[in-house]
Amino acid sequence: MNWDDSTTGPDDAPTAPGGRLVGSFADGEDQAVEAALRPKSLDEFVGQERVREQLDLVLRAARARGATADHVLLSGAPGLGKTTLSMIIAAEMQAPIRITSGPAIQHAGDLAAILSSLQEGEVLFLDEIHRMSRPAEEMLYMAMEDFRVDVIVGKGPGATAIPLELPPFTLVGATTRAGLLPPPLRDRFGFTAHMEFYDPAELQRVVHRSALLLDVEIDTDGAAEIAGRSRGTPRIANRLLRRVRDYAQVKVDGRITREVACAALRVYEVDSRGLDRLDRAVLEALLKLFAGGPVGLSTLAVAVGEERETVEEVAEPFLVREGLLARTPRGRIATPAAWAHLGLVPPQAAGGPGGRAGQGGLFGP
Ligand SMILES: Nc1ncnc2c1ncn2[C@@H]1O[C@H](COP(=O)(O)OP(=O)(O)OP(=O)(O)O)[C@@H](O)[C@H]1O
Ligand SMILES: [Mg+2]
Repeated sequence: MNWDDSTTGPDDAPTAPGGRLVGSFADGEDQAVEAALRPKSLDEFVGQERVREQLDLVLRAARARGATADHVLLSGAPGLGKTTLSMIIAAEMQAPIRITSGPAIQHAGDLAAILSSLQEGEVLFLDEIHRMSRPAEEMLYMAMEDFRVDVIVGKGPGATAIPLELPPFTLVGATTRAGLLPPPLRDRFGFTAHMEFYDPAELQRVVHRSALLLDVEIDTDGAAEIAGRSRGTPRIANRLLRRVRDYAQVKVDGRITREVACAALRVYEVDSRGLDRLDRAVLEALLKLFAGGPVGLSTLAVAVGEERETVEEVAEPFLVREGLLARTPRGRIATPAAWAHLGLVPPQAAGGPGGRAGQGGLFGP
């Protein structure tokens, strides 16, 4: 492939930062299909063995006691299954679920209204719990611990607190930033599940499962290829599957094999490790223009024609996680794996900056 083309594509290319094919946040299309693809029970939920086993015990024990399950905190990166798991918790407890989110609760009164309308045993799912306002958070402490809230009536010196008993309920909180939760809130959860990125074998099962639900024919190698490019994230696996399905329907007979998956993902510029155009542009600049670094973030951002924040928050986290780039006090540096991935030879080895090594099969066969 022509390397220069890969860094100067049109801004509306499918991998532009706004609607990145390998972005982990849900876009509009994801939201529409995710409901259909969500596992409905713990048995159907792929991977996360430890979390599943622990949660199974918590829920079984509560059921055996005829009690409401303890509050559960789910933490983990976007797209790993927190919302899915909250719905499974409700289903396993045969309880209704109420869904809201931290940013939706502006005032303590909003939370009081929700809490006071809960039924006994109901699951209250509070997404992005780290983004709740302080007063609401304090009300939640009491509600979680004592199943009680103080509703403030009136203003100024005449204001009075009227205690309100709540039925027992299960709070399921979800956060992508567990570190941002105040310890008093974290401590009030009876069980905390930390969700890890999925390994390729697990993602392959996710792909097969989704293909079945979407009525797409796919073989083992095709599923493995998509899984390997999904950055450890089921949401991305499902999204890549849909794009590969489009390709398979238009270009071949609809059946997804490894060859079809590779050809499709080449079109979408998602390479064999799941890097997209932006990720590779950052790596390429680092290797070719700065001989692998160290180079400052601002300089690197100018070199790829992106904002500092885009490079730092959109591209770098995955590159760091993959061991391709390191952030050091002196600047960004590329690891040997980065040179290998782009099929380039480090200057010392090549006797000059960024020599080209043999064939780098970046997008697979
Ligand atoms: N363990 C799993 N097995 C099968 N599919 C999964 C699994 N985890 C997640 N998914 C699928 O991935 C998609 C995203 O999952 P979900 O919405 O639960 O993620 P999330 O952690 O809530 O993300 P966010 O932080 O953005 O809210 C869903 O379509 C779901 O079906
Ligand atoms: Mg969610």
